[in-house]
Amino acid sequence: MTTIIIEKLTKDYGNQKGVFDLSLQIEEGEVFGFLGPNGAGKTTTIRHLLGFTKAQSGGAAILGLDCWSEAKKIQQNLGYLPAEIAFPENMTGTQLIQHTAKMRGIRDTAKAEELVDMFDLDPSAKIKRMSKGMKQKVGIVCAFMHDPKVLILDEPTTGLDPLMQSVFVDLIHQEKQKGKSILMSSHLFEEIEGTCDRIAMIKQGRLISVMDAQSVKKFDRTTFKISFRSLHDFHSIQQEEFHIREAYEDTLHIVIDIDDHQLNMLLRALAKREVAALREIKHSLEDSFMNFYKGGHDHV
Ligand SMILES: Nc1ncnc2c1ncn2[C@@H]1O[C@H](COP(=O)(O)OP(=O)(O)OP(=O)(O)O)[C@@H](O)[C@H]1O
Repeated sequence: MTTIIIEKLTKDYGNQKGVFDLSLQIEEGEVFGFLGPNGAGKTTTIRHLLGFTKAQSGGAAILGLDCWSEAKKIQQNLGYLPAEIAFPENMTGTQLIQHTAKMRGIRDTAKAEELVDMFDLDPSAKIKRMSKGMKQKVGIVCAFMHDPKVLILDEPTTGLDPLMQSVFVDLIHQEKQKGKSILMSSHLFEEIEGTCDRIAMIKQGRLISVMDAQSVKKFDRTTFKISFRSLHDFHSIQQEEFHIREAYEDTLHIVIDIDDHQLNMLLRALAKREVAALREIKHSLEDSFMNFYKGGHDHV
């Protein structure tokens, strides 16, 4: 079942800013990554989904309800984690969690308690005394505590340390298993890499590509840093048919990009030479995405 539908959504702020003719569909049980540089239009799109902003043309629906005219009805099945959380600073975390539960009409706070434990959060402190990461954890508890069918998360791991980022990834996997639909905006590829089924890339308010996360990885090239023992080997490898990205004569090392089918060719070429060191350089998802995209594999 399709849970989120964005159809030709347009909001023009002038000067090429806003969102233009954007269409997307997100399914039940799907984690969908929404990537793009600063100012690309991610938050603008999210504000439409939440019913905070009215589209100039086109629109969006969640669980069959119109995001603008039926925003209130959507609320009970929607969890939202804003990019910048504006909490009432004088409350403690506990008071805010209780207040949110009351507003949402939740009596059973078991899920909230489970999340507090999971993120090792001490919510008893005043919010104004909390670090960015602690506030983020409170935000996560408030977004997930009513067990909504749809989750919209804007830059969800901001301020979380690496351990908590991995707890967050576990939480996303659990929620996905339960059939939740999750839209996650980010400009951090790492945040998206471990969690998403599909990834959309947005730039200057326009959707440039939607791809299966697996295929982004599959089209990855491998980059190696290889050091040689002799100047002769260092020069002769550069006569072979590889894409040498960088070569440093002082340290006798090269950085080389290898397509999967060239791997054996590389090994044969190296076997003829004295290799001092060989190391794989990991690609970011951004590199892979851009490589794939530049290659003309447009999946919109
Ligand atoms: N109410 C508004 N009036 C005028 N321009 C706006 C308004 N809201 C957003 N913009 C502009 O629209 C563009 C898209 O902004 P948006 O916040 O959606 O980007 P984003 O992809 O979320 O970026 P970031 O990663 O920095 O959060 C930006 O150039 C922003 O300045």
